[in-house]
Amino acid sequence: MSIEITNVGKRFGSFVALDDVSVSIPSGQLTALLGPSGGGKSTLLRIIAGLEQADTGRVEIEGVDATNLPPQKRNVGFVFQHYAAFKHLSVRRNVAFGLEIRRRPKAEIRERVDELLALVHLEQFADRLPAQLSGGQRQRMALARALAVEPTVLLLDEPFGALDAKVRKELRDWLRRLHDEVHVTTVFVTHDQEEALEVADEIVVINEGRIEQIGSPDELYDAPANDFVMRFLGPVTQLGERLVRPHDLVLHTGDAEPGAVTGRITRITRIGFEIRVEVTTDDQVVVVTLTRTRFRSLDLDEGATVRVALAPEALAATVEA
Ligand SMILES: Nc1ncnc2c1ncn2[C@@H]1O[C@H](COP(=O)(O)OP(=O)(O)OP(=O)(O)O)[C@@H](O)[C@H]1O
Repeated sequence: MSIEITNVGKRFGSFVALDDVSVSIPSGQLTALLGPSGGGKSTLLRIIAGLEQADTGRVEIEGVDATNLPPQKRNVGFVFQHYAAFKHLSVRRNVAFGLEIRRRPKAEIRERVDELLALVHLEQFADRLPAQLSGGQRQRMALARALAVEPTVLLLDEPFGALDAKVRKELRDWLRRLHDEVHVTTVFVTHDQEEALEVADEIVVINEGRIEQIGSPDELYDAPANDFVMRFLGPVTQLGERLVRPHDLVLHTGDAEPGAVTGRITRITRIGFEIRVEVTTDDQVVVVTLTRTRFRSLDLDEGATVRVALAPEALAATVEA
């Protein structure tokens, strides 16, 4: 394990930001800290970085007790949402900064910086000033700068949070590919479940200062530990006493099998490639999503009586409502 967090607690006044948090972050992986705003993700990341001191508990990085080490002794690199570059220095000098203050030989610095600029695809921007870069390019520069000193751990706090949706998506793919090349242990904070599901090897779901679940994207999605995780990771609807995913429900007009409920279609909405069907039963409104092809083959209109059942393979992906 690369980072061991054991029984970490943190209060701000009487407010409990982290409540007895323990988590092991594996080496060489991309781990997402995912959760709603105010849940404690950034506080945990800052405690790993040494920018914030835990009130209780222990932080170990690569086998070394880092609990009381200052940030510069932890060998971590970080990137924040609003990255503070040196405005008067070129992209090249910004990336070189950490190496220059470590007084590394000039030739070595040049070689390393060229390598890093290639890695983040900014070779042709080496001599520009940060203000002459786009937001996405600036965040890539920030990553190159953080990687320059070969950190044991790379910490990213909503690194793409301030960018528009399209650039965000591009950078997310790029981060995944970059990580596959460099394999540095990376922890990144996000409140965007899609980002975490797409990019991370492992996700730590944090809410109200506590860990709700730790697992791979598939584990979290296919077997959520509780209704919080289930709701946070994607759309849900209620069928009888269980919370289920709308796309895990099956609609048909045949005989009612055990476990199926009967209702009337009260609304049909097309959302992109999906059809969203609301079925009103005696005591619930159940939402079912299905593909357009499947929907057409059923030939249904509002008012029709249908059965709704859970696809048998989706049982683990439900929780008690
Ligand atoms: N220095 C501080 N002083 C007082 N309260 C703080 C401080 N830092 C954080 N908090 C509080 O601790 C809680 C957790 O904050 P934190 O930034 O860790 O949450 P988060 O999950 O990262 O959310 P966000 O995505 O909004 O940053 C919040 O309620 C926040 O207001």
